[in-house]
Amino acid sequence: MTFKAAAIQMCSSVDPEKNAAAMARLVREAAGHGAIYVQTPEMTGAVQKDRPGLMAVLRDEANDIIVRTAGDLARELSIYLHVGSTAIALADGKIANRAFLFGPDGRKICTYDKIHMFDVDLDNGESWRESAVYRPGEKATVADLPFAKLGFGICYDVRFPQLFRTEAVAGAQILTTPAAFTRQTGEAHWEILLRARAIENGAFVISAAQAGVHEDGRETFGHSMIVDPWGKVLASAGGSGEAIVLADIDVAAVGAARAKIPNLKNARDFELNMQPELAKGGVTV
Ligand SMILES: O=C([O-])CC(=O)C(=O)O
Repeated sequence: MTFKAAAIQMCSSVDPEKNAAAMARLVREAAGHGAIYVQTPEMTGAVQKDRPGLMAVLRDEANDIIVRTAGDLARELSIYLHVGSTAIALADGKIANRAFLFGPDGRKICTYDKIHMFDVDLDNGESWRESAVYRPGEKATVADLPFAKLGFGICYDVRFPQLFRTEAVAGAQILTTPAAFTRQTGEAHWEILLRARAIENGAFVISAAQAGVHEDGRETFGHSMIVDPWGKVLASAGGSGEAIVLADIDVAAVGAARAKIPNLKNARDFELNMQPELAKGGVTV
């Protein structure tokens, strides 16, 4: 089965209404190119590092404009629309960094909450404490769609290979890591991480990214990308501003890659929980 996939690159503002309109324009364009699966970046709804600012525009799932617009678009265009993430107000006063997948009937198929919180101090002075803002997700998710099985991740999750291995073992043929990577870490690691997740799991990786200088002052790396199961970059965007990245996904390439390098089959799962033996020795020279 071959289908066309699109990753939408955005430079989201702090205003969810504006971002919903930009998303709709880009998703329509991607569907016009024949894409039946379209992915948007992490934080499609608002790139906003100021917590009070984010709280002011936050809605619960039922009232969120990105969620509503995405469901309507999926139905109107008869596509699978994956909102890479948007911030959702939870009943307990916390926030989820949540991805949504809608089917061609406009119905929500599943959600996924970002599991790994980006609590990092970079040497350019950027300091991130996502755990102070978001409630981390606790479950890996795989969607069983008519054309492929899709595994979920969001941004920083891409640095935790065991999440994607769990999803690949559960049958995922396409791994997804919509992102808002920092420019500094993106320059050093982005492409390598995406290609590594593809190669070690024999799976496609599709990553829609935020790109450019945002209204809140943040700078994101962009380079939305689609990688095949052999680690080849099929399509990639630049580092700034909106773009649509398209590729034909031949799902049979997953079986072909896994037949050549059967690392899912050859894995020894006990190693995940193994306590390494500590061998001390040597002399100081
Ligand atoms: O923003 C994030 O979640 C992740 C990020 O930039 C990185 O891992 O370098």
